[in-house]
Amino acid sequence: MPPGVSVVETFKNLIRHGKHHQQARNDLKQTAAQPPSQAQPNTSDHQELPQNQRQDQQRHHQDQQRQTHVPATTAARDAAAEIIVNEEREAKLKMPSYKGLENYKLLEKMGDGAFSNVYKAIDISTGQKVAVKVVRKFELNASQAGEKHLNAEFKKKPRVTERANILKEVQIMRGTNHPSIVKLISFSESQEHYFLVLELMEGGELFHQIVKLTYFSENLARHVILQVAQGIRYLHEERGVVHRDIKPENLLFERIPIVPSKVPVNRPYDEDKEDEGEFVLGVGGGGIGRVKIADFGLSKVVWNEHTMTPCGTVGYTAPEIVKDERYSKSVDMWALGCVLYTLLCGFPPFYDESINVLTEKVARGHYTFLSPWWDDISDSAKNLITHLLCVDPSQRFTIDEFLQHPWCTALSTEQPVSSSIPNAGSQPLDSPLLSAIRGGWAQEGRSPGVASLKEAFDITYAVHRMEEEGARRRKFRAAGARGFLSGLNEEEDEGLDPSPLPAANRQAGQRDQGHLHKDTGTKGIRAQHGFELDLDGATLLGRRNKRALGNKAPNAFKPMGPPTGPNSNGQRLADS
Ligand SMILES: Nc1ncnc2c1ncn2[C@@H]1O[C@H](COP(=O)(O)OP(=O)(O)OP(=O)(O)O)[C@@H](O)[C@H]1O
Repeated sequence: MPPGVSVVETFKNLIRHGKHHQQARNDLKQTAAQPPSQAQPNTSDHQELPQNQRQDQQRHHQDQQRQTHVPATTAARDAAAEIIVNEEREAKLKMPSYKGLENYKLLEKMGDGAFSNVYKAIDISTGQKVAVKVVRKFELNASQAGEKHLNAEFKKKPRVTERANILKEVQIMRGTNHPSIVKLISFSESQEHYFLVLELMEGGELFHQIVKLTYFSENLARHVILQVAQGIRYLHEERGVVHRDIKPENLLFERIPIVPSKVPVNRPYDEDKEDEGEFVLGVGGGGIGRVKIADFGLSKVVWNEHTMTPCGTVGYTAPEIVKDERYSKSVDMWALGCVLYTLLCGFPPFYDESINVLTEKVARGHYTFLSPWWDDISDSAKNLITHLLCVDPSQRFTIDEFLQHPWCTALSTEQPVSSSIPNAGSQPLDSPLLSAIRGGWAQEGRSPGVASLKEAFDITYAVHRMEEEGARRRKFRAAGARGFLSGLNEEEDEGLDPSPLPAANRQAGQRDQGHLHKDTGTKGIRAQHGFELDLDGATLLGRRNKRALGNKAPNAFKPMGPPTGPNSNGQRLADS
């Protein structure tokens, strides 16, 4: 890390790029409504522009739109919003065609990343509905594209690390077979694309259902989290895989009908919660049936299922290696705690608009069961969460301990609705965070609130992974133990794994860097954005403390006291 570039700066950059990415996604959605001649000029084997150029074009188009359509009144704004929604709907129906994917009819776009699009599709030969993830193999080489002689014909370069990541994702998915894991039906490639044909999850992301329902009853939260936990248990104990990105965006569900509740679950301070309907044990509720884990882009194999040994350590089973396997798994357990917390109250355990404060809270494990939103949630659920969101990974529950906890083994029951809620008046209470998150629901994925929540997860997870995995990696290097991450994870062994970055940042191009330590080229992310994620020599926390003591500490940085244990809820979200 160049001198003078603080970790706090690093994370400011991270969130900035996260926001750019979100903006790019929004741009994509908005300008997808353009006529095909504008939005999808011909390239070689499909009808897409390279990502960089497409986004430029989209931003340009959006700027033009902003200049020409400035709605003066609320009615005009509503009308404009309706037009955009209609255009989006129409654009969803205009499907591209891909060479190599002739056996599938694309029906609708379901999601996208920086390098991929996911479509609902139908297998023409069998009639089976599937999801197809189309990943671009090449990206426009931006530095060359600017050169005049290349103006007409863009030079493309293969994304080598991305290829390794996709193949790893495919290999891991191929080896899994569990009702809580999205199935990979087939994998193929053309000259320009990889095609992952996946089991279709019609409900989409659990994330949107949380925002829609505000929060889940304990019965529904249990229904969801137990399925996720069973999937994690299978990955950890039967496949030797850690997922490393368990978050509501990567949990997909099958939709079931909502049967209106006889006694709707409602907490007085959340009067606008939508009725999640009757909960049926073994079936579900809130429109959510089966829940499955998706997106293995960050996953790692930590032990070899055939030899039953940790990966890359043939004949070498030092205690720290065995411990490391447990610690790797504990990252998923911490994430499980974040998801469970969010399901029960509708906001994440760690959040702050200031990246400095958020980073600090995550690293120190400072969260709280914020009143009044947590007042009606059972002590058993809170107890379980404290065993997941504890800073010391060796104290954190394993997946089996999680599944044996009384809250998990309890049969679903009617939740009592408390009538003595402190602060509960006729007006619903909204913390600034809740307002931000819930305020934009009407606009669905385009609301800044939704983006904030997604970012909060991404940043929180990135901080956590860096903190725990970075420290362990250094310890192994110091001990001379090589190859823990060999085999499928070989490309990550030499340098800091780029994957601790939030998904948004990875999508922004950082997957291509591969070895951040080694990358000294001018096209590297460091050169572009002025930071690197070299954490050698200190944990995030240690580094921040050093800076806080030195005169380079940013003004906004307020060092907190030392962590006092898993439940050191020294600061409430609302207090910061
Ligand atoms: N099997 C599926 N069924 C339904 N929707 C899906 C499926 N797989 C993915 N999606 C949708 O597409 C989105 C992107 O999928 P996925 O996360 O696998 O792609 P990605 O490019 O790896 O994304 P990211 O880079 O954000 O991790 C999901 O969040 C979801 O909305």
